Amino acid sequence: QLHVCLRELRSATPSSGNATQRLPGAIIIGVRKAGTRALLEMLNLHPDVEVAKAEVHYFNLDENYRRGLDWYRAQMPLSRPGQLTVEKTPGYFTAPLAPGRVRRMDGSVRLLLIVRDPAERLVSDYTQVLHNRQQRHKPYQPLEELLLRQGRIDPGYKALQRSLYHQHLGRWLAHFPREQVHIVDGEALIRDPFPELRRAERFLELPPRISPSNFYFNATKGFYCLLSAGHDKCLDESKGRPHAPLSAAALRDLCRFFREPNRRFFNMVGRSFSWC
Ligand SMILES: Nc1ncnc2c1ncn2[C@@H]1O[C@H](COP(=O)(O)OS(=O)(=O)O)[C@@H](OP(=O)(O)O)[C@H]1O
Repeated sequence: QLHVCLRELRSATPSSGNATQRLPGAIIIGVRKAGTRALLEMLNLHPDVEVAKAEVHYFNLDENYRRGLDWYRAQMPLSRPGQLTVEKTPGYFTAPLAPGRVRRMDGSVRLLLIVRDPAERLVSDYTQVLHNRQQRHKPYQPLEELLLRQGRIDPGYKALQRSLYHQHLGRWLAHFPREQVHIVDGEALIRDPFPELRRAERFLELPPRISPSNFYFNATKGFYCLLSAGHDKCLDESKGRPHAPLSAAALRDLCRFFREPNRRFFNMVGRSFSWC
């Protein structure tokens, strides 16, 4: 008996007390630049939630996926029985193999998808790439050069592809029922986070523990920041950067381009958003 117990102890994942690392019960699958970090940090205010601090990139990167589920579990935070583990990797949303891989791990896992005006998201995406290239002293092209080809929107532009929400969500819905995917309105999360968090708690079947007093508007930052147990936390300066400029004409073309993809996305989710 003792021998068996010791063996079990040794083979267990790292634990402290009855806390152990568990596979996620919920995953924020995207969308990149729509507020995935804010959503994760805000869910982490809940006492029954533990989050993986870093993006894990398990289901979207073959070199990680090959490492297997034990590796994935080892990236998770310690949690107590009854707590929900959550991870966020926005790269999952657009990765063709991710939905099938997630389902093979756990067909009942809950999926959270935060969305934002796809044109705004595209500009934010470009701004992030631009920033990274500038940091590494690499050359970069102005947004309009990437976005327009012979004066027309180039549908092949990567950041534009990532904004075609209906295409990506379609792949997830081939593997998961619609009720298992909760849509968070990224603009609403910025304007007034609490109601979105209350809806997310309900979807995750968590008792309501996050309250309006967990949020305060930081005028310097221009965003809501978090308050918990006397600690205050704002997201870092990579969130809420000034966006790269885009001419009014290009923005108008972009909005026109997204009209049909957006309509399809609204049909898919049974709800509409006031995007451009
Ligand atoms: N409370 C709060 N504080 C700061 N920023 C907030 C907040 N809520 C949402 N956001 C918006 O989050 C956007 C970044 O999205 P992500 O975290 O998904 O980006 S990433 O894909 O992980 O790089 C980021 O986009 P940009 O403004 O374009 O930088 C923010 O607008």
